[in-house]
Amino acid sequence: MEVQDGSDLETFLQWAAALGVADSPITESEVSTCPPHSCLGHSLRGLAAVRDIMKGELILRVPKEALMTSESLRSKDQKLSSVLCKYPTLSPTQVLAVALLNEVNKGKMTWWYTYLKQLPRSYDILESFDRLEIEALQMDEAIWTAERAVEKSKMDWGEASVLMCELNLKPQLSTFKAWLWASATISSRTMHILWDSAGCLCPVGDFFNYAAPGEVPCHSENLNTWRNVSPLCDTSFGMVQNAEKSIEELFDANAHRLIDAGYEEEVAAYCFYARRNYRKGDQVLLSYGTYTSLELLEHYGFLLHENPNDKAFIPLEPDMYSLCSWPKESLYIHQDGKPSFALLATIRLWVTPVTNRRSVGHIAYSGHQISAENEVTVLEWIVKNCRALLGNCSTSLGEDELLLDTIDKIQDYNVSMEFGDVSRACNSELNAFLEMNSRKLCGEVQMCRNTRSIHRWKLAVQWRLSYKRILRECISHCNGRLEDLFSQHQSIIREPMKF
Ligand SMILES: C[S@@+](CC[C@H](N)C(=O)[O-])C[C@H]1O[C@@H](n2cnc3c(N)ncnc32)[C@H](O)[C@@H]1O
Repeated sequence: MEVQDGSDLETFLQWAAALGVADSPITESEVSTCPPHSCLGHSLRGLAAVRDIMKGELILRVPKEALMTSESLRSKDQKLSSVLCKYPTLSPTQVLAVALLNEVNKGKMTWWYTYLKQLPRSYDILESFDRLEIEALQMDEAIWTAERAVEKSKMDWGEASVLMCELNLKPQLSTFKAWLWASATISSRTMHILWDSAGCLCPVGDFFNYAAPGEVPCHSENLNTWRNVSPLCDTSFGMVQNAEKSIEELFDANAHRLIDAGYEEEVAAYCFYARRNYRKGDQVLLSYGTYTSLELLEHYGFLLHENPNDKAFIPLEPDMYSLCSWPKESLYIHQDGKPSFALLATIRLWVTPVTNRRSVGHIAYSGHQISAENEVTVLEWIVKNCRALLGNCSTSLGEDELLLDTIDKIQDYNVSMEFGDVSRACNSELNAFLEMNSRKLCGEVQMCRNTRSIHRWKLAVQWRLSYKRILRECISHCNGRLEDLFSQHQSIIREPMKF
């Protein structure tokens, strides 16, 4: 969490407590008669458990009045509301971005000031990457994703500009930089609500960091907590069933649902539940959904040390996509280097002579090897393509590892040092970055910009390194399988790769 100083955070937590945000299942009437000094302390302090917490326990409740939505902002601002009515084609996210900037424009006069003040000043999601940072991703797939994100953001901003002008926003709040801030705030901090696809900003609820679903056995429902995802639970069903129950009974019922978080109509609050047991002192984490590392970077601007849901996509022949009915997104290599079921099946069918495909289609679709010879061709094709992808990069895995060490040193000691041990390929990248961030200028603002850019560059290098590691794992997995096939089927002659 990025907060300016401790007193800002304290003020913010008091503000949230007065609104009924609470980490204990107390009722609204209790809150209004005796507002606590902070909304945390019963179950959480910061993001840590202050006591042992059981899976399914309610850990935070944020009442509807404390949620920032386009609707809540419009309803309290006549001018915003009437200007927005003139632009019905803007997307829900554009509307929320404009409403957010309009609120910031009010400075201390906005009711949300305490909340807005503690939001991060800048973000590292892909749409805020500059050219060099994007190029550092190296893989076409990632570069394309980042370029598309930047373009989309520029287009959204362009479309909303007239409206921001009508709202008389301060010049600095009408810039693309300000738009990026609003857009990234929405991308990385909003939570899913049924009545607005842009989601809501949820004070204190947005303090929880992410843990990937996958390690902990969980119900599929709890994968869908954050923005742009389907609802966590069928609230209408819950309403009928729970019409006569007290708040405490409802919270108890939720203990069995293994749900991270969701808006609950019955109690008119966003409720957060522990998805596993926590010991006192543990950081309490939420699952925002299932994301590859590129998606984490795109929507949230961070990477996990290990992401069990990561995937690598290798370029396929155009006719492979039309060969099977599997969607393109299912043709990938798992984080552990194993090709996905659909990828293997597709290549098995593709390497089969066209005249035989119909007769062996059912074997491929069932996920089985068609023949030892076919399997050898498939595995060799995958190895060749992974190698080609690695070979096309301007730096190797080892060079990226070394570069990351160097970036760490730059971050630790600033920029005035020698980089004798990085390779020539890395050196040109290094020089381009240092030049771009004009290392001679070290005013406070410039330093801040440098730090941010170097952090993004590091994220890009970390991302490409983890991608290359998946490809390396895949090569070694396929080579292992090839060895097995050659030893089991002596009749298959080991030939140089056909591709
Ligand atoms: C909803 S906020 C979570 C709380 C956050 N620490 C904050 O700024 O208050 C989401 C942001 O937190 C950061 N974040 C969340 N989970 C993380 C993790 N596991 N590792 C590193 N950063 C994480 C990312 O910057 C992400 O965009």
